[in-house]
Amino acid sequence: MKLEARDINAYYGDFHALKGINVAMEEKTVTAFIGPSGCGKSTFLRIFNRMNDYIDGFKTEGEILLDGENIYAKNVLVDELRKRVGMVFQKPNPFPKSIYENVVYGLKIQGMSNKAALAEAAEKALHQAALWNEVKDNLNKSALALSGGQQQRLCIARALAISPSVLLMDEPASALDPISTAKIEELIHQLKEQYTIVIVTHNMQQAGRVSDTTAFFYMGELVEHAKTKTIFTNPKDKRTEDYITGRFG
Ligand SMILES: Nc1ncnc2c1ncn2[C@@H]1O[C@H](COP(=O)(O)OP(=O)(O)OP(=O)(O)O)[C@@H](O)[C@H]1O
Repeated sequence: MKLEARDINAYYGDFHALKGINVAMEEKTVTAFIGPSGCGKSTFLRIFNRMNDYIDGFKTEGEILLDGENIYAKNVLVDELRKRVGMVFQKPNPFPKSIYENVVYGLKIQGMSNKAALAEAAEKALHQAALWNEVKDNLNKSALALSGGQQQRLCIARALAISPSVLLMDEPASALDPISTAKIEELIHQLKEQYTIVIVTHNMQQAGRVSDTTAFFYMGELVEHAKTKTIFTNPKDKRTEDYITGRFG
């Protein structure tokens, strides 16, 4: 397995936000996290690159195995982990810099300074994020001048530039128009050939379109994780069925 959660419990202070979660994700698949607002999807997603470590009072118990190694082990360097597990957020958040500087940002922090190597890496990441053709003549333009959908693909390029093997996406299309959303979904299909992708989405049609497996969360529990088709056509748990048929949420 590429990613595995073993008996994960998580707390914001006294609040028990994730309850005994076990899940395994295969390499080069897309897993969607669905469930009503506040059920813990984003908290769980952020567990996979230790993004919650910054939150005061947050505590995690259990193990997350990435390629078989526990990312919460004492000797793990969080910066190294984040090179392997990239993240894209709900709202595009490019830096107020040029398109080019956004893409090479992480590589420069890592110490890469060779101009030709940086340019090559930027072009590759922009191709992978399906943005190259739209920006190749304007790489020095401000990233903030791009459309929302282009900004989100730029953020994907920025995440891919440092060559992660896992990409976490927290509602990556929810702030975008339908055409940009379709582009992101198409992109997820392509990226799956190389990356293991975990996506939080409120949009069940989107989960149906992009994911191989779907995990349904409810009040901090993982109720059910199965092939996406099974979750949507033949769920085992009444709570999953009620949610996907729109009875709540
Ligand atoms: N920084 C925080 N401090 C305290 N409680 C938090 C914090 N972040 C989230 N929570 C609580 O943890 C629970 C899970 O939140 P989380 O954001 O993971 O849910 P979600 O399923 O992603 O929701 P949504 O779909 O609305 O984004 C909620 O009850 C939320 O109020």
